[in-house]
Amino acid sequence: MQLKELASCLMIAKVEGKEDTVITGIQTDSRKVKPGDLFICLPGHTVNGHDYAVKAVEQGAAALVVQQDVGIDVPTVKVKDTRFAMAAMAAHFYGYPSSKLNLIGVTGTNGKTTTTYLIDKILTDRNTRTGLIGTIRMKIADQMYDMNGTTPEALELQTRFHQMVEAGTEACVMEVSSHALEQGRVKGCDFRTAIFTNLTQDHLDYHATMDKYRDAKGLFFSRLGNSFSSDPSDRKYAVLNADDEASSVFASITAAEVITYGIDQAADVRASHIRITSKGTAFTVETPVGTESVQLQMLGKFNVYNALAAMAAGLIEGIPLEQLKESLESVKGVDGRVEAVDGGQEFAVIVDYAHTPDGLENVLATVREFAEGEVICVFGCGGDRDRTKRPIMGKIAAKYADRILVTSDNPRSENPERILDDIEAGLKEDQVAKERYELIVDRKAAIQKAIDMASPADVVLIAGKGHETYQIINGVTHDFDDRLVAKEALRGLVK
Ligand SMILES: CC(=O)N[C@H]1[C@@H](OP(=O)(O)OP(=O)(O)OC[C@H]2O[C@@H](n3ccc(=O)[nH]c3=O)[C@H](O)[C@@H]2O)O[C@H](CO)[C@@H](O)[C@@H]1O[C@H](C)C(=O)N[C@@H](C)C(=O)N[C@H](CCC(=O)O)C(=O)O
Ligand SMILES: Nc1ncnc2c1ncn2[C@@H]1O[C@H](COP(=O)(O)OP(=O)(O)OP(=O)(O)O)[C@@H](O)[C@H]1O
Ligand SMILES: N[C@H](CCC[C@H](N)C(=O)O)C(=O)O
Ligand SMILES: [Mg+2]
Repeated sequence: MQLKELASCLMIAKVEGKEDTVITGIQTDSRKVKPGDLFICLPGHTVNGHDYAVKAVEQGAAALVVQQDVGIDVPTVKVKDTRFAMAAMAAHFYGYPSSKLNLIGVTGTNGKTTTTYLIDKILTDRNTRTGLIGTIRMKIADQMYDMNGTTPEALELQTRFHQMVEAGTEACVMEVSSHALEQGRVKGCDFRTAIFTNLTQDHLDYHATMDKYRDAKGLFFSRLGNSFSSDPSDRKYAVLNADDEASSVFASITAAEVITYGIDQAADVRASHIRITSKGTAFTVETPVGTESVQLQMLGKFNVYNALAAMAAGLIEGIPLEQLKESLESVKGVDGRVEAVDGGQEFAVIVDYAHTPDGLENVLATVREFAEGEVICVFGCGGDRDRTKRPIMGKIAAKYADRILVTSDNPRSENPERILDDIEAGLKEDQVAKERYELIVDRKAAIQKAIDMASPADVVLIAGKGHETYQIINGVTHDFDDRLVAKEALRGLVK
């Protein structure tokens, strides 16, 4: 595509130099530039991409997109906002691939990964060819790719949508993080359905206040298109959790049709008669098209919410209620979410990805409900992330667990001991008896200790890292998988 054509997707874009320069690819990272690429200079949080323009040109960049002068003699498009230009140009370059997909997005503090998996299952069971983008992995035409985060940057998203369209994908289900919304990573994504799970404390290091965090999530609904089209496939839907107070704000700022789900408040898709056992979760659901009883294999009231959100998305697609029930009942669980580790021991070991106060509270409350013995909780908090959630998570652990082993999650660049101290501050504030908890920096040692202290009928909950197969300490990534470490610890026990 010629530079002039690429720049034409923006009203305010000044092309300097040869307009007919042929662009064969787009890049925002100088280290990845190939000859013929357009290099877009992004002002980052850490460094300024404009400082890498020379490097990009040395690597063969055919042209630049800038929002400040860089003084290099190559064809250049000057724009107001290179982040916006990146999203617009990437969508234009790849022929607006997201509008050729049925794009379903899920935002919210907790439950995004789980809900996207449930929707993907519902759609694939109906023989829809799906793509999936989220924390655990990305799926394009049955090929799996590792992820580095939850929601990719706009350029990568458009590239992936293009690959999906080429591979004959019909629908894409993706997680939409608040960071992605705030940074405009999903600008240029034509969502048909936008789903909200819940809003509770997390990421205050980035968003500063809960109001700003909610406003970032709100961008998903305010930017969603409207329901007013003679073509049903053009209509947009906002699926909101009636039990979360942020939903009324999102309902007021969207032009899409609102469909609600919930348990406590009146909702279009509403669950009642919830029964939780160690085998699963049963409930009755009332919907605009009928009532059904559902027996999930997944544990916890929070998974009823995820199932309801997925059902609402399925109803929008016109899928019959019995088929939704069948798909949801067949899901064994999602990797690292309330995942049981079985080494033949006489107590339960559960690995879960709860890394927020609300997530930890939900999973502990669930475990408490079916534990016949004591609940032993191993958990920590990530470094370079919201520090204020640490003491709160300490208090929650003490509220539900009998014994607590406070340990490291991913300390990243932070001092691991300091993170443990932050968690302990919450325990001290609540005057939790010293005999009930211990601080063990080494996560492997903490897991071993929890397993060694468990008696028959107890439950050991290892929270925070779920599916993760690594641990980042002092900026270095090491192999680490809670499930494998627990298995190893159990092997020593059950010889
Ligand atoms: C705070 C944040 O979101 N930062 C993201 C941001 O990084 P940044 O602004 O610091 O980028 P930068 O390093 O300053 O670089 C600026 C520009 O210079 C370029 N550059 C840089 C170096 C070089 O040699 N050459 C070069 O061209 C870079 O490619 C980039 O275009 O842009 C990067 C590229 O897109 C992201 O990888 C990075 O995510 C970081 C790694 C991150 O940790 N993000 C987390 C917080 C995040 O986004 N998490 C959410 C999930 C949250 C949830 O659980 O809900 C997610 O969606 O993943
Ligand atoms: N609907 C829910 N409400 C509250 N907690 C939930 C819900 N669903 C899952 N959880 C808890 O949160 C953890 C993470 O779930 P999941 O991975 O589905 O969320 P996520 O929103 O994708 O997280 P992330 O922001 O890291 O991508 C689970 O392990 C569970 O403990
Ligand atoms: N998407 C979340 C994941 C947190 C997972 C937890 N194990 C941690 O490292 O804090 C984040 O980046 O904040
Ligand atoms: Mg996720």
